[in-house]
Amino acid sequence: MSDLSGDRAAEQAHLDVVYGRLDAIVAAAERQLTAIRRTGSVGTPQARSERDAMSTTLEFRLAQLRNVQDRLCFGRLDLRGGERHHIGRIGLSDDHQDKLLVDWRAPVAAPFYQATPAAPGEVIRRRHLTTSGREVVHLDDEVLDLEAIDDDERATLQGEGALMAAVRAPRTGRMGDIVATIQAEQDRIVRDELAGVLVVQGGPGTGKTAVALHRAAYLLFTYRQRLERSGVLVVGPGPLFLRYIEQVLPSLGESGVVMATPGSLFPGVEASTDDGDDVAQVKGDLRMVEVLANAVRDRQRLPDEDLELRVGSHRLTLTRSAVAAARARARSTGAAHNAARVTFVKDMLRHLAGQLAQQMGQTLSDELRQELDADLRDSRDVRVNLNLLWMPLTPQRFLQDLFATPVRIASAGDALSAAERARLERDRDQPFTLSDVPLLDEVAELVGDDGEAGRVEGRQRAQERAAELEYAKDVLGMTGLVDPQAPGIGAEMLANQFAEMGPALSVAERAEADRSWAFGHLVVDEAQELTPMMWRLLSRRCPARSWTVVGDLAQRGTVGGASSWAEALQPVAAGRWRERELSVSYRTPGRVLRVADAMARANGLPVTAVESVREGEVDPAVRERAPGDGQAVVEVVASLLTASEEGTIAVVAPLAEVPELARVLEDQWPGQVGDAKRTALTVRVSVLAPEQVKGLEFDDVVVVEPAAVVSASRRGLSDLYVALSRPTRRLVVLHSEPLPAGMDDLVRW
Ligand SMILES: Nc1ncnc2c1ncn2[C@@H]1O[C@H](COP(=O)(O)OP(=O)(O)OP(=O)(O)O)[C@@H](O)[C@H]1O
Repeated sequence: MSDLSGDRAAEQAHLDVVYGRLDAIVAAAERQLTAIRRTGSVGTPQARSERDAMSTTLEFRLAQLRNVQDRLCFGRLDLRGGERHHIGRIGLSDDHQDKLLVDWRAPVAAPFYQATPAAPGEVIRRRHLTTSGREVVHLDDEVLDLEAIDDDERATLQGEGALMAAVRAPRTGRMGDIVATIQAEQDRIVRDELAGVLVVQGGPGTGKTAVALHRAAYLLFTYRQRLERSGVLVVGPGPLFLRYIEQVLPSLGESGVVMATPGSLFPGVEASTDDGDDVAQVKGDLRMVEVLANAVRDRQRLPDEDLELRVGSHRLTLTRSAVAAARARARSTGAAHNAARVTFVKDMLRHLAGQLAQQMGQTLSDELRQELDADLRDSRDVRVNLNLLWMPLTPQRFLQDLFATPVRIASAGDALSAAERARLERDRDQPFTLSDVPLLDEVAELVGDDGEAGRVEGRQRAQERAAELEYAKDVLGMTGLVDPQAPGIGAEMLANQFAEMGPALSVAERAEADRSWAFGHLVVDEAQELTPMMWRLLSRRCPARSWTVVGDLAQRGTVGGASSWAEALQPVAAGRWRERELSVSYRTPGRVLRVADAMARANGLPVTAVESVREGEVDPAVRERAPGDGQAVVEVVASLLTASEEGTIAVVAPLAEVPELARVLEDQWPGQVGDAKRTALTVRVSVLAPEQVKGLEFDDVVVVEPAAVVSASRRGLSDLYVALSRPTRRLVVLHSEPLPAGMDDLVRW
């Protein structure tokens, strides 16, 4: 084995300098924080508020610097002409402004990911540094231009690829960053331009999620000013998935991103279950746009005949034709239902005031009109009837009423068949489902959940905010301690404090609560699942259409999801999207992936072809059991736990069997077993249904009763495909029913 000790010593010396610099920055921040805290609450209100702002910023910055400490420096790039750059999570310079560490997102660092022996550019050598704590434990060199390196140096090449070490490492239950080993095809996606819709299609384990998150970090770094103000929204399939990925961006120094699931995208509603396939399909269909628009128009009623109203001792007539005229005028404003109602009511009141004045024998002056308006508004008859004609609506109430009233569905639902209309019916008090979320959003657009006044105020606030932010950045710059362009939302936090907005709200917090917030960039994971109605909702969250959309059409589970990206995106981003593919699986070993592929192909499920980066060490195995035999699962899990001390195990079983299996396993290994609601991911063994493992991965996966998974729903086949492609190490199948086609090649357990 060649000796790298000299090189390692040199790298260690550099690493010591880098950590020394980081420590100095941290110490300076801590000193400043202590000094500020010591000053306490003396001084003018303005001085106090500036001190509060400063201390919040410093606390935030300290947390951020601690987040990036682990594997702070992971690479070195040697260029022709002798230039060298150390690459790390953040950029650091010494007192003379000489670069000690280049941020991985900076343009200078790009060749670290992109240079290949065929196209080395200026790169002679790429070096991966493996560190443990603050110690260099391993160097791994790739020489891209052998000619440029002398014989002595050539002899020092050694080591297992950093990539292989990373993909083979036991999983912790939480996704880690891949910043040290991003591959060229991935990096091109990470650094792709901000504008437009970038679709990333790729089979299981090709790094779509990882790439999407690193791209978010890259965009925040490169377009910090723009995106810090508007925010980035990341949408992932479910709460468990969000927990799985939540540490990735902070470890890259970015924590101001809003994470949401499709069920939480309408503020105030948290939908966790979905309707059955048939219902979900209708609700996800674009024909619902017309149905809902009709249903809202139906709530702008025309009476069958003239209405008699009592106002004090007077009797007034609301003629059908006057209502029709007022309704037409209100509709012609183009405003949403609630805002247009103002026009309608004004018109009606004018009409009634005219009659009232006439009965009183008076001419209708402006002054008199105001008086009569007040009388009319006080009249119960007037209020009730105007409400019946044009009721103010909230999206929630409206949708509950609509689905609970078959005649309303019938009146609005011409676009649907009678059978489809019937599928929409349900009791008023049922909780909202995932499929209801985009419908609520559509209705909110139609009825207008925030008045025009609110919007104007919002715009003003946004402008004030921009000014505050500029000021905050100046302040940050003046402290000399932190680089205003550096990772994080320091200036944001500071601006919040200056604005004296009460509790400091970050962009993320404000955006989360505001349905009409326009994000600067949107990342959508597992995007193949989204229905056309959900795409419409997302278009509103980021109207600029600066999106990163990742998914695998072959893993589509929902019946309303897209069968092609063109089908999904044409209605919402026609002509504005581009597609890239990822073709190498970094998760699933070749021998496991072939089982998943063979099963899919044998059952007519289209699969995305991928090469696995490694073959894996253990053959997928199968074992028979008696129906419902939990003990067989216990035995398999026991031997997996014995086989390796580290790593995570998932037992993936049909939903109905999950609670019992979780109980049996928990009895056996108290405190070490979790499910989707409880501690899954943080314990060694998780018991989950196939639809819950989308996007996740585990070292070992035990798939229980694959045939039952397939027959459980229309999405069963793709659920099974997803489950089979989750392991990073070992796959075991347990069954009593005959195995689905294509799975007969497994070795006996
Ligand atoms: N360049 C890389 N270096 C090291 N590990 C990588 C790399 N790319 C991906 N991985 C790892 O491969 C695994 C799969 O990545 P990820 O979950 O992003 O894939 P995916 O395409 O979203 O998968 P799926 O569609 O099956 O959910 C993760 O553990 C990720 O960290």
